[in-house]
Amino acid sequence: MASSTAPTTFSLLKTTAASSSASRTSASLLRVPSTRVQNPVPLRHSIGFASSVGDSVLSRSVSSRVRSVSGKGSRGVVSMVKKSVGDLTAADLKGKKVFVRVDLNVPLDENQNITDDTRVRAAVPTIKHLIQNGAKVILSSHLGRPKGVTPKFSLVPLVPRLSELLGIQVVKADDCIGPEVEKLVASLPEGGVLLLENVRFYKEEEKNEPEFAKKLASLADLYVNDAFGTAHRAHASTEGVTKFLKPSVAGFLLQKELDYLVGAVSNPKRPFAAIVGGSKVSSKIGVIESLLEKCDILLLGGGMIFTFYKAQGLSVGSSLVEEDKLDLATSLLGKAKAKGVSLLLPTDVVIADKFAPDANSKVVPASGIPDGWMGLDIGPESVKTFNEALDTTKTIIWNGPMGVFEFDKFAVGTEAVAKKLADLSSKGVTTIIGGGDSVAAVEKVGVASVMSHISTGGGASLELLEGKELPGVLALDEATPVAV
Ligand SMILES: Nc1ncnc2c1ncn2[C@@H]1O[C@H](COP(=O)(O)OP(=O)(O)O)[C@@H](O)[C@H]1O
Ligand SMILES: O=C(OP(=O)(O)O)[C@H](O)COP(=O)(O)O
Repeated sequence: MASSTAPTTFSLLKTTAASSSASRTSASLLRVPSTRVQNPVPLRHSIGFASSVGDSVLSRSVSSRVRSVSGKGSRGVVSMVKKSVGDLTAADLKGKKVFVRVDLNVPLDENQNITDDTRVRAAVPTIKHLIQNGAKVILSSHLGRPKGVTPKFSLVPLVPRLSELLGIQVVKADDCIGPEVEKLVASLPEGGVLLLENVRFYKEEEKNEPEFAKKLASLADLYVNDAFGTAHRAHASTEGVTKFLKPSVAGFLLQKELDYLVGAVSNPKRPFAAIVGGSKVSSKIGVIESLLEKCDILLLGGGMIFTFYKAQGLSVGSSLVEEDKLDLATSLLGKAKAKGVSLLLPTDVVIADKFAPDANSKVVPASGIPDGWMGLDIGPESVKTFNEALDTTKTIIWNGPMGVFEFDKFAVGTEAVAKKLADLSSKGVTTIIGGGDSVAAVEKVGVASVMSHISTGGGASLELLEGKELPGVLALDEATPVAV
């Protein structure tokens, strides 16, 4: 178990912790104390959707969305809100050919069976809305990263599940442009759905070639982008096509992702905690720096903590360390302190004598990692302390596992966080799972349905959390700007 006495190398953190007004958590925690709980939030992302995410984000009007972004601290910013498919009337849609970019990039097994249909299910609300309003729906997606036409990346395996979920027979095209596709589009009835073949079978897609985008656009009257997972790519079907199709609007899934990953994160119900884990600090620098601007409490776990430990002079054995990021780790600790964010590092870790599922393991304090051993999970005292910190919050965002959760022996910390978030979610805390491996962890524990939001995009959610703007979103029409 963890030692209750922090090592002398943590004297700075210990001292500040002792004088912290935020003394909710264990005194032994390695922390930068928080003095900020209800500070104004800088609104840095120009694309704003709702932050009051408890109610139906899909049905709110543009003005209410804009107003909700204008919470405390936004100082009269005119937020740019993207037009949504929900803003189109039945008259806008009836009989119209609608090009809908979805992300059906799902995992398939060796027999071409879908092993996780989350993205297919997530695409359904927009498609159903279009069907119910008498539109002719043309679906476009990529699958994998094919180089030219590659049968194993065909979208054929998607047809049965899509048809089942939509309750109608989806027609499949063998191509995504050309005369045969045009014939199929011409024969589509109102409320019919046509699935185009993998748009990445053309290299012009990823090159965002205007002529190719124009050909895709020529199939339809208007454009809906609901492919959140691919919104960070400026490709022909996600960005280029908007130059030839008006209106170009956001689908319900894209809108919901932005509501949570931008709206709820920029203007959270406080206290707001961010949990960041994963393998390396280098891949999460942008996320940590961006979240430090917004959160009250930052919990760190995963492989990156050993770089923080080493930066503080601790021995980390053979744990994962990025030697060239030691100064960065120290500067992030300093930034947290300067911003009044309570940054919590685990006080104990589960160590292993090798990187393997059957490794020998034991729990030691953060200051007690022997040579030849590596930290692969956070320890029980840290779980307890993290839980106590999370108990104080009203909004939580989580990105990255707390340990090597792929090995059962080292999945305990990650699963404990998943369970804690599920528990808090059921008590009204807004819980957002920001894509990547933390989604896999939440699904493994079987608590996915309880969370407020689980992102369908790994790379896209990471970029949003870093404060970047996504080309697939930027390209969409703006709703009428409202001064707030
Ligand atoms: N202590 C650790 N040592 C080595 N790898 C770790 C450790 N903790 C977590 N990881 C690994 O980090 C990986 C996930 O990291 P990353 O890709 O950055 O997160 P995400 O996919 O959530 O964005 C997982 O494969 C996990 O095994
Ligand atoms: O699966 C996807 O991204 P993700 O693995 O980051 O969640 C998207 O479909 C984007 O795919 P890409 O990374 O091949 O452009």
